[in-house]
Amino acid sequence: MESYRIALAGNPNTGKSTLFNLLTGLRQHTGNWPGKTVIHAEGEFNHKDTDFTIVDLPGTYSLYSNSADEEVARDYIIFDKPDVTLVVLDATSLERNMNLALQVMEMTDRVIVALNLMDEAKKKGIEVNSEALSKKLGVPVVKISARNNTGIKELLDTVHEMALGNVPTTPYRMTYSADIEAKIEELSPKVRQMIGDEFPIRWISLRLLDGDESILNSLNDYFRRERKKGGFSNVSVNATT
Ligand SMILES: Nc1nc2c(ncn2[C@@H]2O[C@H](COP(=O)(O)OP(=O)(O)OP(=O)(O)O)[C@@H](O)[C@H]2O)c(=O)[nH]1
Ligand SMILES: [Mg+2]
Repeated sequence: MESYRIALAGNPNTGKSTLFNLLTGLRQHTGNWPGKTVIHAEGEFNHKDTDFTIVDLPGTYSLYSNSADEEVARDYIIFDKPDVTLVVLDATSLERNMNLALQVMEMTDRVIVALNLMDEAKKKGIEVNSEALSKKLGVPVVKISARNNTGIKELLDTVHEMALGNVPTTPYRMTYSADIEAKIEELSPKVRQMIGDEFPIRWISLRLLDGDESILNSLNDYFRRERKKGGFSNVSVNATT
């Protein structure tokens, strides 16, 4: 059987690679993402007799198109559609970290939030009500310390259940100002008509409204690849670059 695919996303320095190393040990390989000078790290692990492939995405503060790192992380979530995206947050600076979590939740509903560095948070007297946070965000939230190997079993149990499709989520979706919402509503059907329903239409519409041309390029690359494979007939999106 093919293994389930997990992506690790998060701000820089939140412990993604520490978690990645803990889970995969020596079962990992690194290289570059195709066409980019961004490190690609992928590894394997097994939990409950189930195989998982996990990708350690570059740490980013957002998933717009400010850097090759952001493009890589964004494109993996949108086009490779991992079974679960694990957003690793630094529990000692949740407010700053939340921005990325909210962005990922606009792109996919298969999200689990891992609150990492809980040991450090405890030392600093920071308490986090993960149940309340989970309710608010509409996705599972699990407290961990990757460095101390705590909370990892519960995290993997949750990953496993979500990969099997047993964890329904209702990711918190940002509401924008009335005029932006009206524009999204106007644009979304057109975007859907062009690229189909398998992508996060609302999120892509927002990016287009923001003038993000890099997402157009990535869509074109995707459809070009699919055409070569014989999957699509003739979809193309016009990028001006
Ligand atoms: N106290 C504590 N430190 C941790 C924990 N997890 C990771 N760290 C430390 O945090 C630092 C950053 O960890 P990394 O795993 O490199 O973080 P990263 O998210 O991969 O960073 P980028 O690759 O830059 O995005 C390292 O010094 C880790 O040892 C934890 O649970 N508790
Ligand atoms: Mg790292």
